[in-house]
Amino acid sequence: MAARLISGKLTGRPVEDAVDLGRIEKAVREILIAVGEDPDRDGLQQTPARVARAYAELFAGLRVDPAQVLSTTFEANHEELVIVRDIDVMSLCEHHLLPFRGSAHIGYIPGPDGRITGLSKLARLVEVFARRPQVQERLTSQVADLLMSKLAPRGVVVVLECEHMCMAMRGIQKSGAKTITSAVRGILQTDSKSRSEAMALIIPR
Ligand SMILES: Nc1nc2c(ncn2[C@@H]2O[C@H](COP(=O)(O)OP(=O)(O)OP(=O)(O)O)[C@@H](O)[C@H]2O)c(=O)[nH]1
Ligand SMILES: [Zn+2]
Repeated sequence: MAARLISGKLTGRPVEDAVDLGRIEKAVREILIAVGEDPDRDGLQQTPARVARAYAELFAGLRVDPAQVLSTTFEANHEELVIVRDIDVMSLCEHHLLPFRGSAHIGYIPGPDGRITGLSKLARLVEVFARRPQVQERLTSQVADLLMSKLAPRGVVVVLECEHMCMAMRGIQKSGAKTITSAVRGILQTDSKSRSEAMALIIPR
């Protein structure tokens, strides 16, 4: 199947996509038949193709190198905490391919060189890892680990608060339950005073 052009909010520009749309279409048609639907009825005729395009977007992070997101850094001589709170997160759990959604909060203390990255890059990093089949724990630590390796800061903290549709729409059917995960690295892991200060700013309750 020829590669198709999918415009992504990930990079802000159209990206040539390698997703096998035709294969997804066939699979979705099979699912519709398996659940007892008629994939040829008027309202469903375009559904397999729509779902294929939607999956290409939802999993676009599989084809983006997250390290590239942090290729821009700035000299700032800032050696204190930088925190971006309430970054919208939407991902798909890898167990059920159902959405989980919530907020990411990211904080870091720049390294001795005082270099910082663009604030939007923190949100872009979340986006790259979220647009993959995920578990919330891995998404949280992947963001923290990449920041540590690419930005070489003194410390990093990443907190995610999400509601999982696989717990709300099916299974146990408990809507409103929030899962909170954190990944703490560097000085924010070893120094409890710095960590408490960061956490108080991240989750002010
Ligand atoms: N740790 C973790 N678990 C997740 C995440 N997303 C979904 N799950 C869980 O993955 C588990 C899969 O459990 P299984 O017993 O294999 O599947 P299941 O029979 O569909 O489980 P139920 O949801 O309990 O009905 C469930 O407990 C989900 O709540 C996540 O991001 N992190
Ligand atoms: Zn799930």
